[in-house]
Amino acid sequence: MVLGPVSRGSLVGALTAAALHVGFVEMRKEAGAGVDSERWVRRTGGPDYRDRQQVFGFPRRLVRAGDRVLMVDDWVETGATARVARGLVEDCGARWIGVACVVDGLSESRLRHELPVRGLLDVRQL
Ligand SMILES: O=P(O)(O)OC[C@H]1O[C@H](OP(=O)(O)OP(=O)(O)O)[C@H](O)[C@@H]1O
Ligand SMILES: Nc1ncnc2[nH]cnc12
Repeated sequence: MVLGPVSRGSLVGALTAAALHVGFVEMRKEAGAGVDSERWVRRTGGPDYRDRQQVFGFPRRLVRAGDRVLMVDDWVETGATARVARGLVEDCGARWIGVACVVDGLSESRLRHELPVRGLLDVRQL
């Protein structure tokens, strides 16, 4: 399945999931107490490229043990969003594949291998 962080990741992630005929889960920000009774998995990420430490999460039932999860986003910079996504996926007992993004703007190149990240464009090409 594809996991897309709000808000631009929701757009490119949903399109990617539709093209691959796989499921899509949106990873929300400020994932505090919801209005419904659903159980959520939550983690605090960051600091990200704007020095924010935000709470991310999604409803627990959407990602099951054994699912293979690819994060799709428009841009990766510090990797903070990707790291928190990986933690949430692992909290669910699912398998983290990595990140597919449009722009690879990683500030630390070792993360390209560690996360791992595959980008369509390198930020230096823009
Ligand atoms: O690698 P990082 O430092 O974590 O940065 C990458 C994240 O930041 C941007 O989202 P942003 O938080 O700006 O949200 P938006 O899509 O709602 O504008 C981008 O779309 C990624 O999700
Ligand atoms: N979407 C984006 N645009 C510009 N810089 C960014 N850094 C991280 N995400 C970005």
